[in-house]
Amino acid sequence: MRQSPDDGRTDAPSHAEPVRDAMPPQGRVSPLKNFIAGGIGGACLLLAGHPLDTIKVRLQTQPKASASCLLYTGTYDCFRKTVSREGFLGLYKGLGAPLAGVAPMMAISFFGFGLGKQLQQPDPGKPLTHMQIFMSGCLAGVFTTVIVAPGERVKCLLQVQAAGGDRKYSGPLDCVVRLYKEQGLRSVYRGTVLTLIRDVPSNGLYFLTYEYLKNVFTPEGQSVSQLSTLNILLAGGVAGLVNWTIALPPDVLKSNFQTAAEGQYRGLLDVLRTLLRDEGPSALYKGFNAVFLRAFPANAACFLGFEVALKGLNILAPSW
Ligand SMILES: CC(=O)O[C@H](CC(=O)[O-])C[N+](C)(C)C
Repeated sequence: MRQSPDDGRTDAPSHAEPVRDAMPPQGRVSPLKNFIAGGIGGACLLLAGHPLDTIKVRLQTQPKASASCLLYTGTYDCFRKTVSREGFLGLYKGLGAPLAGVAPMMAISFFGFGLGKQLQQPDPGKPLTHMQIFMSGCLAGVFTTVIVAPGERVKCLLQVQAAGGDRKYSGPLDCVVRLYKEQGLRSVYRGTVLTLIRDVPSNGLYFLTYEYLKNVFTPEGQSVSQLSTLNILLAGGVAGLVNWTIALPPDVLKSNFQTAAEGQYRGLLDVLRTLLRDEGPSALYKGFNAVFLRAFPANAACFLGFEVALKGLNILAPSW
């Protein structure tokens, strides 16, 4: 039987029948600890993943010309051209907005996930079902959209303008201020519905995969909190891959919608119709290589950062 990390209880408390479709209870983590450790995880995710995110957005939004005159022919070509024209730091363009956004985003995400679990588990000794874990992840996706939607709008605009050479915005702050001045808050939040479509179900699967694998990797008789670094990296990396498998099509729509000129699309369905008409269904998996090359290391780093930070917080402030 696996033991809960916080209090050494076993995973099948006397009052709860082991449920086949359930995770062992892991004890409660304070919301504040989830928030702080999540923020640290987010910083790790960003540092490991931003270069490939820049390539992804540039591939997803490059002008739709014929194949022979595409700016970038693929992931490696985009990487090579970006580094030769803009230096290695070109891959870190647009980092300002996510730096201010990803750490808080992951902080809110882990907080929302923890809250979702607590709301569905009045008794901490009772196991949560897979569906409940999934729903907790979905709740995290709803919470994070408040900052992810504007953050992605700014990040994508900056990443794309760097590729075009025509610099309209001098940085993230300038971008937000100009969007707001030109068309108000509605413009800053453009792409919110697509962000929800992308992030709610994918967050559910993200956290479910991570928790499920952590449990699978924990040897009988040991606590989930004793999981090796390698297993944490593996569970986090796979969670990232699963997340992007369903997040990528709405992400392509979102990136195009958020970087399009005002009035270019009549709505979300128009983005989908236009992409399918001009480029076929494979357009929905544009940037596939960059996304999947990034997903594993970035999310492995994120969950490792989270778990290490949580352990540190438990040592520094055991009573929180
Ligand atoms: C879609 C997305 O932003 O995924 C995040 C991780 C990543 O690869 O950037 C994490 N989360 C699923 C929590 C939003």
